[in-house]
Amino acid sequence: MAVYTKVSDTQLAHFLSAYDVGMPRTFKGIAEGVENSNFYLETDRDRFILTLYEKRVNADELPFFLSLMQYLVAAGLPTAAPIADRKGETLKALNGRPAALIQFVTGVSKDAPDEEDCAALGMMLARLHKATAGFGGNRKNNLSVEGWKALVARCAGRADECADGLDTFINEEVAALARAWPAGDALPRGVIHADLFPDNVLFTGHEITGIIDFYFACTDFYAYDLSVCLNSWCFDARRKFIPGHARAMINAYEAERRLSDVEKKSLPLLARGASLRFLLTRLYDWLNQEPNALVTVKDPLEYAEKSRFFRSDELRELLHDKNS
Ligand SMILES: Nc1ncnc2c1ncn2[C@@H]1O[C@H](COP(=O)(O)OP(=O)(O)OP(=O)(O)O)[C@@H](O)[C@H]1O
Ligand SMILES: N[C@@H](CCO)C(=O)O
Repeated sequence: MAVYTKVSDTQLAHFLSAYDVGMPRTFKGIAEGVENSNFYLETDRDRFILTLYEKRVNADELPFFLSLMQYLVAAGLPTAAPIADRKGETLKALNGRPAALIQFVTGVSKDAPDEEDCAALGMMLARLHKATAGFGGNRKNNLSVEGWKALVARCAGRADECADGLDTFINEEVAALARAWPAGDALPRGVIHADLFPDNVLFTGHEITGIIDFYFACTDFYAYDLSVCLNSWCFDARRKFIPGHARAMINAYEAERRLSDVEKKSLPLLARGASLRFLLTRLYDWLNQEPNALVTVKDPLEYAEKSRFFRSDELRELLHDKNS
């Protein structure tokens, strides 16, 4: 459960007094997520998520995330809208943390998405990329090559505490990817979600009813966003790649936004980069666990395995077969 900062009834009542959202009926910490503190709030009028932003979110960047969410709602995407208080403000503070009240979206995330879900996701991702093209904001991806190097430095050679040989693996991977990573103008780019894992997509049946958690959104390659999804949607519980999921996702993406040959060729490398990003953030969290937080730390080694997979030719062959 991700609750790093607790909120008392008195603090909640004071916070809500700035809004026109009714009286609280139910208020409880949410049993998922690792990044921010999230609470489910039900009032006599509606349902909301109260988010208190924690360690990895830079408060200066919150206006970018919240305005992006507002923009996407207005563009007709099923994203959660930030709620404004009586003064029209969406970004507030609570218990020493930046905080926002977000519209609750219905639906459930899938623990084990199937091909149809992957296809729905692929299409939604392409729609998202087309929609953000009209959004004026920009944000550097601070979890790309430079960010990986900074995370490696902050883990200070302790990766082998997690698994023997992991330190060497990570250092070699960062060096290899830093050499091969495409230049900024080499591939089509724009504002991407950058963390579109199954737990950030809510479904009713096979229909996507909500995309949440835009707090890593940034300006980067569209194909990198797709490669984050290949990492997080296209492996089974035993971490075995499921080609049918990847095919369904890429085909549906392409039905909405065609990938260029250069984008397709870059996917295996970008997917390795995405594996490394999640390996490193998970490793950092694994090495720096907060004893008082209610949080389930995620396994860094899942992404070391995926990274090894993306070094193989399997995805390249799948993309080649798709084209022939
Ligand atoms: N707007 C929303 N509507 C409905 N449920 C939501 C909403 N926002 C968050 N949730 C629920 O809260 C959980 C945690 O939210 P979120 O994924 O934003 O947390 P996080 O700590 O940023 O997680 P992550 O580890 O994915 O980065 C979600 O899995 C979902 O169940
Ligand atoms: N989705 C990420 C958490 C956000 O960094 C993970 O599963 O590691």
